[in-house]
Amino acid sequence: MDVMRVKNADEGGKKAFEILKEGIANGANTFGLATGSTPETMYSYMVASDVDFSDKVSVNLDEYVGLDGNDEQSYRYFMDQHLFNHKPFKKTYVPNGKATDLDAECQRYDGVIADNPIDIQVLGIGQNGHIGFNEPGTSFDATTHVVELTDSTVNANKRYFDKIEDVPTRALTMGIQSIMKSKKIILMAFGKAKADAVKSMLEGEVTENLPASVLQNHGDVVVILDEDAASKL
Ligand SMILES: N[C@@H]1[C@@H](O)[C@H](O)[C@@H](COP(=O)(O)O)O[C@@H]1O
Repeated sequence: MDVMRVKNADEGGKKAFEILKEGIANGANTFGLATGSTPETMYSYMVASDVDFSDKVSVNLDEYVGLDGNDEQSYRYFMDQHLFNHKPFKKTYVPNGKATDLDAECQRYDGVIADNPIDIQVLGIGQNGHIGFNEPGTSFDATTHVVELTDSTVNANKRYFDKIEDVPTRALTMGIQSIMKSKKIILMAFGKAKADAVKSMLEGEVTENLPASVLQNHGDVVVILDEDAASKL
C-alpha cells in the first residue's frame, strides 16, 4: 500500500481530490463513495472545483436501516448535502434503508455494483478497523448485507444524533468482496482515534478481525494519513 502523510484533513482531502482528478483524466467513470467526517474535505474540494461530474456515476458504501433518504441522519441526505446537490452526477446510488425486503435490497444493490464496476473507491476507517459498515468478523467474501452495528461503531457515530438511542443499530453495507473489486482504492484516516486501526491495517496480519487489513491484498491502494492517524506507525 502506498502511504501518504499529510499535515491535516484539509491537505488530505486535497490530495485525495487530486488522485480522483488524475483518475478521471485516465478514464475513471464510476466512484465508490463514503460518508463520515473523513471524506468531507475531499467533497469540499470536489464542489469548489470546475470538474464536471455530470457524466459520472457514484455508488455509495452503506446506509442505515430504517432511515429514509430525507432523514437528516441518513447517508443519502449526507451525500446530497455535501456533494450531489452542488455537483450533479449522471446517477448516484445509495442503498435504500427503508426497503421492506432487506434481502431483496441487498441483491438489488449487488446488481447495481455489477452493472457499475467501481474505478475508484473512497474509504474511511472505523476505530475498530471497519470499512463501509463491515464490522470485525465479517467474511472477506461478503457481498452487500445487513449488519448489526457494534457498540464501538454506535458510540463513535452517536455524535451525529441527539441521543444514543436514536442511532440505528443496523445498516446495509457493500461487502468486502465488492470493495476489493474496485480498480483503485483511496483510504483516508485523520485523528488520534484512528491511530490503532491504521497501525493494524498496515502492519498487522491480514485478518477478518480487522476488516481494513484485507487492503494489504489489493494491488492499488493509496492511504492518506494525517500526523495523528500515523502517530503509531
Ligand atoms: N460507515 C461509516 C464508514 O464508512 C466511516 O469510514 C466510519 C468512520 O467515520 P468518520 O469518518 O466520521 O470517522 O463511519 C461510519 O461507520
